[in-house]
Amino acid sequence: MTDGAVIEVEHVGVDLGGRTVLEDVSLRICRGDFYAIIGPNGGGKSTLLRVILGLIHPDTGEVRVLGGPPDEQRHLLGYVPQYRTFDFSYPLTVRGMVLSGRLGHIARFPRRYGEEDREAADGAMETMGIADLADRPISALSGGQQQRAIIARALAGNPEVLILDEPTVYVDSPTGEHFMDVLDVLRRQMTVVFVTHDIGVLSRHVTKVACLNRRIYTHDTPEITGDMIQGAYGCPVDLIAHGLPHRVFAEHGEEGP
Ligand SMILES: Nc1ncnc2c1ncn2[C@@H]1O[C@H](COP(=O)(O)OP(=O)(O)OP(=O)(O)O)[C@@H](O)[C@H]1O
Repeated sequence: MTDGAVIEVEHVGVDLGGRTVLEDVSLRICRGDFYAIIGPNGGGKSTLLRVILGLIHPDTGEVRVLGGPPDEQRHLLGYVPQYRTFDFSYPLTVRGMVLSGRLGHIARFPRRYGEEDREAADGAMETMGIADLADRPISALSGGQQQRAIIARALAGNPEVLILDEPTVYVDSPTGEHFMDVLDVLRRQMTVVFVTHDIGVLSRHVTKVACLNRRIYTHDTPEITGDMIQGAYGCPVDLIAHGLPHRVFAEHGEEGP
């Protein structure tokens, strides 16, 4: 493993249904990074996450997670899928949902939760500020609380890297901003990677940004430059800083500082 790298993606290509979804994608995520991958809908963001998780094997290129093959290292990754993939009408309490994040750590059958699992779930609910909701049905929570429960479920596995797919897509704007502050706290304890199609939710604390639309555009910096946007979106995009006035966004077509 290259020094400090937790995720290394090298020249990855993926074809799905006869279409090239990822082409020559290379990415290096280091320990402690708060890494945002942005890009338009259908640009391949979820596919790239699935490659990193070892759920899709690339047609070309190589991926290493903490120095090993992704499918052998998946237990070190906490994955927060898109909100829409969860069925919140399922009769489950918040504690039950968060505990299910421990299932990958229980090798014995039948799978039974032990003291360590319960402690990890309690700690994760505490971190996400939902400990007082532990016995409530997940269907009774607000959208923002449900989103926190999904993240607590991933945290219950004590991951080294937390990977989130569109974490703010179903929360309203103020909740979304607060939500990025929550991620900012988490990233002091672990590497955080998230994908979004919404440039407006980017936290000023993000350490690196990449733009993905089949190909990836990155300068390994937190700045989004005009050529990254041009490459990923293929058209001029309003780069005004969406409530982040101190972030320097280059003019379209110009390099960042
Ligand atoms: N299993 C599959 N078979 C065929 N095509 C697929 C498959 N999975 C994804 N695709 C296609 O690959 C492209 C990239 O999809 P992906 O979900 O990775 O994009 P995305 O950037 O995450 O988009 P969104 O923000 O809409 O979730 C899309 O055109 C999608 O239709």
